[in-house]
Amino acid sequence: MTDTEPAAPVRETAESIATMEIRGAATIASAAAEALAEQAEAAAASGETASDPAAFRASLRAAGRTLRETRPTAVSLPNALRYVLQRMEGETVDELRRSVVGASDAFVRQLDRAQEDLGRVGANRLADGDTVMTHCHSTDALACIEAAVEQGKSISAVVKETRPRQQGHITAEQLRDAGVPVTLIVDSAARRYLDEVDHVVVGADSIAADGGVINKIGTSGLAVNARERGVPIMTAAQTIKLHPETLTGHTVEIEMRDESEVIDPETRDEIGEIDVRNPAFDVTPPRYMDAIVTEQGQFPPESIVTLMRELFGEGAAEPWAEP
Ligand SMILES: O=C(COP(=O)(O)O)[C@H](O)[C@H](O)COP(=O)(O)O
Repeated sequence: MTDTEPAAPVRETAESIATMEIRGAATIASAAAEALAEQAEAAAASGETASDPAAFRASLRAAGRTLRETRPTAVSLPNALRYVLQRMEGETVDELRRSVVGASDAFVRQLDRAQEDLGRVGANRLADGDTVMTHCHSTDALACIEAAVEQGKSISAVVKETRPRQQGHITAEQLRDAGVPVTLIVDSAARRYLDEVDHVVVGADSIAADGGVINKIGTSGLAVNARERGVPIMTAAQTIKLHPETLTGHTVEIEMRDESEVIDPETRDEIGEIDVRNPAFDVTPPRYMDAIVTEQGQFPPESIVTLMRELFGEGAAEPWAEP
C-alpha cells in the first residue's frame, strides 16, 4: 500500500459495493462509513501516514474518493463520506484517528436509530389486515412493514421479483422471516395484483429537491399504475437519501449497469446485432408519490425541499476532494 492508496478493507468494500455484494442505499452508507474507520486505523498504524497528520488526512480523502466512485446514484454514500470526513479533526494522527472512528460509529448508530424511527412513522400508515406491494429490497421499506407487524397488525405482501437482479427474493425471505405471508410475482404482473393491494411501499436511493424519488428501475411505472388503480404509494427514505446537490440544480446520475445482467452473452450472440440497455434506477415524479416517510415524520414530496434546506443549507461540500 502506498500512502495515497487506500488500505485493503477500503478496496474490498469498494469492490463489494460495485459488484452489489453490498447493496441497498442504507447498507452501502454504513459500509462506507465503516471502511473509513478501517482506513483510519490502518493509516495510523504504519507508513508516513502514521507520523504525518497531513499524509493521514490525504489518505482518508483518497479512501473517500475510491468509495465515492463505486455507485453513482445512491446519495447516502457521499452523505456518509461527508458526515465522517467533515468531523475529521485534530493536531496529531491519534486525534485524527479517534475523530474518524468516533464519527463513523456515530453515523452507523444514527442510521440504525433513524431506520427504527422511520419504521414507526411508516407503520402508522398501514392498517390491520392490509396487503402491501413491494419493489426491490429496501431496508427502510421493510422497517415500516416490520414495525406494523410489531404493533400487532396483520400484514401480507405481494413482492415484485425486480428484474434483472431479483432483489425481490431477498425481500420475500425477510418478510417470511417476519411472519408476513408473501406472494411473489414477476414485475409485469404488478398492475394485475394492484387490485388486491392496499399500499405500495418502496425505498429510495436519492430524493431530489423537487420531490422526485430515485429508486430501482420500475418504481416509476409501478407508481403510475398504483395512481391509476387508486392505491396509495409511499417512499420510505431516511434523510441521508436527500440529495443536497439537487438544491443547486444538479440532476441525479442514473447508473447504467452491464448488459450481461439483462441477457447472457450466449443468448445475445444467438439473437444477433441488438442494443441492450440496463439502467439501474428511474425517477418517479412527485405527483405520483403520496408520501415520503422519514425519521423526522412524513412529508408530501413537494415539501421535502424545506427539510433539505434545513439539513444541508444551500449546497453540498466535497470533503474527499484534494484541497
Ligand atoms: O433500489 C434499491 C436498491 O437497489 P440496488 O439493489 O441496485 O442497490 C432500494 O430500494 C434502495 O437502495 C433503498 O434501500 P434501503 O432502504 O435499504 O436504503
